[in-house]
Amino acid sequence: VSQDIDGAEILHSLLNAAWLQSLLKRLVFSVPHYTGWLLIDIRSLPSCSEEAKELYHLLRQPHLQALLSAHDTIALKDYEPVLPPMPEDLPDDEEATRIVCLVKNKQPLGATIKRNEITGEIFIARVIHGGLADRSGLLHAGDRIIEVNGFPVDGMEPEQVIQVQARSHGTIMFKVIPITERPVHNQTMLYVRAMTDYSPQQDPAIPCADAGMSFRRGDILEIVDQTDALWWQAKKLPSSTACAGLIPSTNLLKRKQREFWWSQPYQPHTCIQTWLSTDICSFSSAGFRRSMRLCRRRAHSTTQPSCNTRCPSSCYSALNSPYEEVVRYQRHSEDVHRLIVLLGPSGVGVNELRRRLVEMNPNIFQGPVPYTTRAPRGYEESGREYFFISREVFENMVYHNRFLEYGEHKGNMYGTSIESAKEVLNSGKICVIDIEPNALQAVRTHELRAFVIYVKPPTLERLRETRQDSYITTNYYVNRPFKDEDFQEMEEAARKIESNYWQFFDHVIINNELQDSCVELLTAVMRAQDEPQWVPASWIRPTSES
Ligand SMILES: Nc1ncnc2c1ncn2[C@@H]1O[C@H](COP(=O)(O)OP(=O)(O)OP(=O)(O)O)[C@@H](O)[C@H]1O
Repeated sequence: VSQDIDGAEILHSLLNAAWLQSLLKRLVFSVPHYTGWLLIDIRSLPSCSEEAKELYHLLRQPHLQALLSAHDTIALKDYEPVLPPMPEDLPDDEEATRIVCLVKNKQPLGATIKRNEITGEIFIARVIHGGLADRSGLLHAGDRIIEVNGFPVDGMEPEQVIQVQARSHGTIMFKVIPITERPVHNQTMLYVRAMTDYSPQQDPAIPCADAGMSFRRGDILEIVDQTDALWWQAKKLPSSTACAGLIPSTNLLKRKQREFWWSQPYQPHTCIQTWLSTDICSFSSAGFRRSMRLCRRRAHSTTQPSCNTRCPSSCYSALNSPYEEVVRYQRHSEDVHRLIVLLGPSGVGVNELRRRLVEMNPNIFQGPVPYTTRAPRGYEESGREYFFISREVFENMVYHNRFLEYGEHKGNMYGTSIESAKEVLNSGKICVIDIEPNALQAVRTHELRAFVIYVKPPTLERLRETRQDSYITTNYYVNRPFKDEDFQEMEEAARKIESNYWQFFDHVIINNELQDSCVELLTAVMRAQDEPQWVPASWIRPTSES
């Protein structure tokens, strides 16, 4: 399933299909002696096929027998409490009520309530996907609660209702008038990458902080319910819990980001049982590497064309939207490889790792040939070390947004073009480049499908230990030993990169021991090509907004 995307999706939608769910429910109640029935059925076939024999063999395995017997036991069990029979002489005008009895366990009930301020009636405001109330299938948003454990609740404050239910032991009984027209849930599967951090505990506007779900930039969220325009329900992937949590919808989060403070009046909801701020995301575009990376064979940019001139749609949407829609993508073997992008604070070892990867197998890994306006040296050949072009041609390329990055060094222009990267990819090799973080949006495109690896410095202590025999190149010195201030600068630059770009990283390597980092890099690069990854939906469906 982890390898076959189409298969997994088909299986997921099949298992979620309403007809199958209702069939299964009926099966549980109507065919309790499932095991015996199935086995007899197979054995009684006059001429068993090989498949039937194999199935028979599988079903006789002890673990399957145990599973089916557990199923039968549960299906046959009578659950407490036994409710009194419905009175036969119900008046015609009596509203249909439902008695819902739930067995309390350590889990929260997974519902919030609200009070109609005019009538004083108490309603279920929201049922949390996968929570106890939801799994019971008996309580729904909009149901009016009449009684809790026999106490009439009309006119009570929501907090008092909670106290009543909190006092109950073992089971909790609700008498409700079910909502007549339940909203139709035709949810489509939606996965997003969070572009900002969120903490419900610090959000005064959330209907119930305990029902909220915190997330960090870069987390992948499965949106399971978008019925409410303001508060969605989501699970963080990989999900270990069945119960979803409340998160602000795209529009709400955008508004929070714009206004910094959510100032909408809100209808207070109260959690039925104790469960579960918004850090405003900011984007700045600072260059974090040294002005010139002299140690690199090719010089680089510090100047970037502004993001919106370069990639109007993808960039804008990623920066403006607090969630980026993502899909699971697996490269087909005949497709070109994904571009491998390395970035990190200056001196951390980005260039070293890239160089070692290419050296490891130059038939598989290759860097793009950069462009320059400087004159070729005696041994240099155009198209090998650089493409040597005139300043006029270079500027024309800049004008037409053909560079991923470009910059000036000692009066000469240097740049890496999109075409150079594509050329490597089209030759069947894996193109590996390193970039400044502010060039990220230029590589996160449908055609390059960049897999971004962030090289993170280890702790100061580990930097001191591991870089004893290493050399740094600064604006003023080529290859001088590292000093403590270099490490501190590196840490500071790393903090800035992380606070602005963390959400775009597909993989993070802490560059501690160089050998380990090389192995980790190679593994990550091969995974990027061969295993399913979350990518922006706009790469796969170029017309969709991400
Ligand atoms: N894990 C490591 N342990 C020890 N030395 C390392 C490690 N990683 C890199 N180095 C060394 O640190 C020095 C700086 O590395 P490198 O030139 O790759 O930095 P960089 O990230 O490309 O920085 P810049 O952008 O400034 O060029 C080099 O001498 C390199 O060999």
